Amino acid sequence: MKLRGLYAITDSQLLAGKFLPYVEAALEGGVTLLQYRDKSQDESRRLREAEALAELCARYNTQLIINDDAELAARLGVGVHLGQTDGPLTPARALLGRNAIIGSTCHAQIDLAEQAAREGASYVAFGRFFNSVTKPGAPAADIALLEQAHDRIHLPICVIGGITLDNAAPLVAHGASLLAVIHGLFGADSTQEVTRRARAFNALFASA
Ligand SMILES: Cc1ncc(COP(=O)(O)OP(=O)(O)O)c(N)n1
Ligand SMILES: Cc1nc(C(=O)O)sc1CCOP(=O)(O)O
Ligand SMILES: [Mg+2]
Repeated sequence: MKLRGLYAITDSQLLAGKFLPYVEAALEGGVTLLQYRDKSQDESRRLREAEALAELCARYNTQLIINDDAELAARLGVGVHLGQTDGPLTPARALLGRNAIIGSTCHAQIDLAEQAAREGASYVAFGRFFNSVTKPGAPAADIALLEQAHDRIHLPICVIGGITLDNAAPLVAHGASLLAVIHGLFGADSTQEVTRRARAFNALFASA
């Protein structure tokens, strides 16, 4: 499967009261990867929501990724995204199998991406590229990093952090394969606008 296009990430606060309609609206516009990101400790809600997303993704032929939680990903037979403090990649790969999509947060550090590649990551994520409403304190990355990454990392490159339709094009032009977006997609005031934004993010790849 080609990992290229829009990587939509859910946010439990932003999507409160409109979780499934907004996610479905994004899928309608085209989503390559959908990440379930819920930072709460409410295990039963997390399982319920992740199961609902797995069903929705199956209908739209979209790959589901669970943030932080390799055990939940294994339970659903889907992929996982792991940050630097979310546990090692090698056991996650052993747990999920060779075909699972496993992503790794690499901040602005190429050496972390090289290590992730050696340990079996499917893609590496760099960020944050712009000011992020969702995660303002994430370490900053800049576009020059993408050129180095392109030369040294032979995996799809995901970019994240404050990405919107107004600032995404240069990231794609500099080699980003996946645009990971929360607020720039789901911070819309209607489902129609979410679908329009998803389509517009995808169009950036068609013209690159
Ligand atoms: C695609 C993608 N990239 C980066 C992150 C951030 O992961 P992490 O550093 O573990 O932070 P949290 O998202 O867990 O707060 C991500 N989730 N997805
Ligand atoms: C979850 C996350 N990780 C980041 C990183 O840089 O690793 S930035 C970020 C937030 C992404 O949300 P938004 O698109 O609303 O800025
Ligand atoms: Mg994490």
